[in-house]
Amino acid sequence: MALDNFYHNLPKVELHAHLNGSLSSATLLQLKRFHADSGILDKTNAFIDEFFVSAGDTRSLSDCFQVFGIAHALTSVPEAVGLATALTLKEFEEDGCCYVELRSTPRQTENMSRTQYVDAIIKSIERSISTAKEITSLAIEYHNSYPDIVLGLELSGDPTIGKFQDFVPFLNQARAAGLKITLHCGEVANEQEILEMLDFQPERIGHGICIHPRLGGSDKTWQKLCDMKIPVAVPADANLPGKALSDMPTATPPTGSNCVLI
Ligand SMILES: CNc1ncnc2c1ncn2[C@@H]1O[C@H](COP(=O)(O)O)[C@@H](O)[C@H]1O
Repeated sequence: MALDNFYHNLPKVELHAHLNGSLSSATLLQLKRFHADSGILDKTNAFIDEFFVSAGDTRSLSDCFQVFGIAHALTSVPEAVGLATALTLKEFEEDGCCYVELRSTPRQTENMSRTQYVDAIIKSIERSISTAKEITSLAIEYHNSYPDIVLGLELSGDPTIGKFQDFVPFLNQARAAGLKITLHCGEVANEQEILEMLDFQPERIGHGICIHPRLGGSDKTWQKLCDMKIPVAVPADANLPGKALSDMPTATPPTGSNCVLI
């Protein structure tokens, strides 16, 4: 177990990763969900288990090549290629890879040209940062023109994608221009990110569920929140992991100093 942690925490470089050969079962399932939601026909049913080649597997190299068809069927439109790229790079990062050489064969399909394929990968890598830059400029521009209407900037979105630190320069820029900052924080359990967000000292936190040790947080995250007295706004439909909203008053007891809004 200690050795597992050691290898996990060791900074690593990945020098030969094919995008379609690196899709995890979680990514394949997300791609299937994307196909279902978009109404795109997906013929890979029941074949996902075949994709994984592990120790003791007797399949030959040519058998293995056939199973790439499963991955390719799930990355046949630009949106799916972009999603596969984002999820795969996130997993490499979570595994402690600090440098990845991701390669992929620009593939043409009925619904995608080779240029669109390459574009989808590039945009997926660039997306969150260039969007954040554009939104920050808009918020500052409108705050300057309408200071009583545009009051602040909030960081939200899929809490399992991206890194808080990547957005800090934009949030600092907005703060320097006079905007208040609210952060979706602790929507999912992630101690390191919660501590980084608290260190940023946002004017308010949204969600804040997984800060308490009984709901996926730790004593450290909870104590820091209480010490810093940052107000927390918990939406009534917050996705409490396996909990009902009625558990909240006992799960996050008022400390006498923190302001909790539901
Ligand atoms: C087992 N070792 C290997 N030897 C040779 N080629 C391999 C490979 N593993 C993967 N590929 C190549 O990568 C493609 C899938 O990813 P991309 O569509 O490019 O992202 C496969 O179709 C094959 O051409």
